[in-house]
Amino acid sequence: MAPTKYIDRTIPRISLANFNSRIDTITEELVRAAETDGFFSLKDTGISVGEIEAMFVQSAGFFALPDEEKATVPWLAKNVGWEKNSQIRPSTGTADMKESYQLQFGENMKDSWISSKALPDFRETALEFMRRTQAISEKLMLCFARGLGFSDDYFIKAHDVSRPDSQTTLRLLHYFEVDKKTPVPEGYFRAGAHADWDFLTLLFQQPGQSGLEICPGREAVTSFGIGDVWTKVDFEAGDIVCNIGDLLMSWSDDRFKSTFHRVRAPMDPQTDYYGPRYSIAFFNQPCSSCTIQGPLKKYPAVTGEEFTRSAMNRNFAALKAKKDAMGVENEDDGHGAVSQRLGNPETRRVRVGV
Ligand SMILES: O=C(O)CCC(=O)C(=O)O
Ligand SMILES: [Fe+2]
Repeated sequence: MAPTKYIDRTIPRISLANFNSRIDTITEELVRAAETDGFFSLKDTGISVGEIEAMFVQSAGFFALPDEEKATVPWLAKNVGWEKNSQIRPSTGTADMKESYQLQFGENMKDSWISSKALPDFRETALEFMRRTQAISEKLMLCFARGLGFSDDYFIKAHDVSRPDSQTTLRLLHYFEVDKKTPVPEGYFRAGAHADWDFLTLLFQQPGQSGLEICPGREAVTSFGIGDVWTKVDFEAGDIVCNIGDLLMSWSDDRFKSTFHRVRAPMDPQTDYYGPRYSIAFFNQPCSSCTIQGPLKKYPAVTGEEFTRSAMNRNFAALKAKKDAMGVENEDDGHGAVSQRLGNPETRRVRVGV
């Protein structure tokens, strides 16, 4: 495969300081970023570096538990729980080299919190961090509603996390350390190229643990940006890197851009980071019953549930097409998950969620 081509793109860095008095400027900056690159980073968010580090400590604590303990909260199709080496992206057909633990606010989390015996402060720290991140998301939702001509609380109501059917998800991610002496086989990624299908994603990273790359959709000419020109995303401690998801793209009649991104596996011992990477992604997901339609009505109105279902079906169909092309057997278990056999006797459940 030809080596990746890179280009420097400036990703707008937007300050949320003095939000109420600067709301017009912030709205203008966010709308411009959403229309152009679909990616931006936030500073002066109100969440301190200390709070972010405290959440990363809990995350590392969870992933350090023995697999048998993590397996007490397995990944479920409602997108909660722990998975390891099981998310296969249609862009690659191979499992991401990672494990992740998805957390939600509502009743989907029943039975999916790790026990307080294993990690005493985990649940409380995570829920507080989720509330703090939701509050920032709501500021962004207000600005995007104004930018599109909706009422201020329009998107906030559609993503109400106090409702029992809330689907907003915090995903803790752990990409495994890679041995410099054992090159990663071609076609394997820490996270294969994809666009998120949520409304907005807010990503927390730790300085020194780089790897995120973007390929703005507007310029991507090939499926999943394969063969296109990528940009490595830099960030500063405390920054939140955000991207527009497919839902907001559709809800804005395609005015705002959902963007391909990936975490490439380290390849070059001179330049790449081979250590473990921990990141935390917060996915704003709509409540199942809300109605989604842009101001210009470019697409027919659908409910949150229908939007998510068709996104999962599209992903599943693309994954199946990739598997067929690779000559790998697929089985649909009828629950939005796929079982696969990759030429070894082990049959694994494959996640198709965001
Ligand atoms: O870990 C990262 O930097 C990216 C994660 C991501 O894109 C995702 O989980 O959707
Ligand atoms: Fe993503």
